[in-house]
Amino acid sequence: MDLSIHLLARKDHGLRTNLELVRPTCQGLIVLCGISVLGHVESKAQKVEIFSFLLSSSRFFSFPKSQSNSQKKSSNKTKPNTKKIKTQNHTPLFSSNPYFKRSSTPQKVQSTSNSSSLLDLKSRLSAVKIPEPVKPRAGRRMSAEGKPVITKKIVIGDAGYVLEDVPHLTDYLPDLPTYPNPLQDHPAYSVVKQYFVNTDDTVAQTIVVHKSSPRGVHFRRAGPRQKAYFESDDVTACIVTCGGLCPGLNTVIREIVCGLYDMYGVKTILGIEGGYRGFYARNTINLTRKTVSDIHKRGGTVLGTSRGGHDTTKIVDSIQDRGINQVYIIGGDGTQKGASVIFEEVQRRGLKVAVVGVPKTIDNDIEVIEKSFGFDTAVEEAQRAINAAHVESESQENGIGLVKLMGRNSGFIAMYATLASRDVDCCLIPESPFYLEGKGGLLEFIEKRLKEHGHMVIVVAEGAGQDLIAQDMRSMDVHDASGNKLLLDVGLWLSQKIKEHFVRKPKMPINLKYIDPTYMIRAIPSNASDNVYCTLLAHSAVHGAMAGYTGFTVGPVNGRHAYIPFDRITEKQKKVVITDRMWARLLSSTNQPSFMSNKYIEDSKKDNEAHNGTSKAENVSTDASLTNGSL
Ligand SMILES: Nc1ncnc2c1ncn2[C@@H]1O[C@H](COP(=O)(O)OP(=O)(O)OP(=O)(O)O)[C@@H](O)[C@H]1O
Ligand SMILES: O=P(O)(O)OC[C@H]1O[C@](O)(CO)[C@@H](O)[C@@H]1O
Ligand SMILES: [Mg+2]
Repeated sequence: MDLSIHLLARKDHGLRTNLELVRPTCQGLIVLCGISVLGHVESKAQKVEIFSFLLSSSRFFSFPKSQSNSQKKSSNKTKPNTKKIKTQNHTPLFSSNPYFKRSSTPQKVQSTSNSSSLLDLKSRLSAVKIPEPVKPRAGRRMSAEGKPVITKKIVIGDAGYVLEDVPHLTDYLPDLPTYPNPLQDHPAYSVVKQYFVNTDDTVAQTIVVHKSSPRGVHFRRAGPRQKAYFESDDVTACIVTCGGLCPGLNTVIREIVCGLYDMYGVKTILGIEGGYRGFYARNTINLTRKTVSDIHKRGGTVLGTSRGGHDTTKIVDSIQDRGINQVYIIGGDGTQKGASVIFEEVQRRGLKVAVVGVPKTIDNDIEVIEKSFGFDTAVEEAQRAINAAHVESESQENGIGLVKLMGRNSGFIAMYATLASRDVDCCLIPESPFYLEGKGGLLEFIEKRLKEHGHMVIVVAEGAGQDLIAQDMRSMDVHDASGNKLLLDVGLWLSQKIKEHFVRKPKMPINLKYIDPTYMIRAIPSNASDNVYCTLLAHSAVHGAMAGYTGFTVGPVNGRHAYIPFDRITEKQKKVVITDRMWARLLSSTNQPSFMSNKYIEDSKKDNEAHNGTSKAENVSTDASLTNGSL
């Protein structure tokens, strides 16, 4: 037979597979280009067609699984590029098959000219299970202007596999040209084996499973792709920081700038000053490698930040007017909600603009991601305050050191700082209600602990006990410019209550020192481990935008960076699960009572099970996050 077979696949977004029988080659030979693309073929019928074609042939040759052939063909919209295209080592469908060995040069692997080896091959191929095609369920609706608006992209696969995918520019701009990723020629990166992420790689949200567990929810793996949807010279990127401060903000800014510049040669990067309102109320500043070179050594954000001021129309007008086509938005849950509506508006207007969220919260209260930047730094810095409280309390009879830490709705900083320190006698967080008076109350516990040890340290998260304070003080419900409820100072209130209690016990005078290091902790630069984390986060964000993904937040899921749809990040806040093991560890380390009734604990367990979709009998934690204590 006088044929060559050429398989083309484009899997990134909407698979397009062509089976072409193209030019004649040597008599009796089949030149199989990029055998790994078989793994990209979704249609069972096409797979069977390809297999039959191979089996009916007499000889096999393995060619390098070079992108060059498939990319050149599949991307006929790709601008001509004279540069060498780097090979991507896709994991071949038949990686264990000796007939399809990897090789850097065209290489004859094995002749199957006799019938026994042909049969052998046949049996090998028939043993390969062809996966059932995945069924995409992209929620697509039309905008008022008749433009497609992607709502949710969910792909259901075998064995309960679910991919919660993120939007791509081609979802609403299908004819975009592509460009080879400049990283393939980068002296540092081009040597990395399998540097590009396989477009099909996904990251599992749940890693603790048992044999009958469904495979569960997955997110698209972050990282560089072979094809870029932006040409470096055409990129005008902008960066904005919103919400409260957090250690590491400057590191993320720096690494987005350096990542864009160093990896992709992007030179036009604008800083939006003062949060969302800076888009329409301020001039932009130019960010260069030089201007950001040592900002990671400083706390805060060089761009400034703010709460409130999110005006979607004005923001997107500004994006459009300034010719911005990549928007990097760094902020917490409120900021990500704002980024989501900016993305929707960008999409409604049909703009080629990638909208990328970078999650920031010192409180570590963002869902799905295992940890947010600045959290490690905050826990580390909190040790200084706890140490001071311990030294003060130890040096006086009935000394009490009270430390308030941040944590508006989630007590992660307080929990981790307490666990790290081991000097803390009691930790109070918003998720675990407590009461002061009477049997089993906080005041009774303080009295007991002072009698036993002569001193004690209490750590309280700022959001703890807010209901109690509100009842006590009949305070007004006041909100900040973003609509967040302004908290009452639990530290001052608790100090007052403890003092009042012991005034009624003249035989037991106390010495209470209240330390509020909250803003001192928030304003410091990030520590070494957060710096590395911020770098990876920024680079993942840049790779995602350059690859044309949009409308996503980037973050680590089970140790791998992933692109997560905005709605998964914003639908609810991450909380300490008080029925989880980490909180049990804390209770055992401080030896404090839980201050909760059994009924409350049972109700919390039920809520948690209903939320996670697991039953006690299954004993499987669906919470992937280490910070929630699933270890
Ligand atoms: N639902 C929303 N829709 C659009 N914009 C929002 C929304 N919620 C908040 N924002 C905007 O996001 C920005 C930051 O929000 P917010 O002040 O709540 O901080 P955050 O991002 O949650 O960070 P943190 O709470 O960790 O300090 C503000 O400019 C606010 O106007
Ligand atoms: O006083 P600000 O700047 O509004 O921020 C306070 C809040 O910000 C946070 O640090 C979250 O960013 C919370 O812990 C805290 O309640
Ligand atoms: Mg917030």
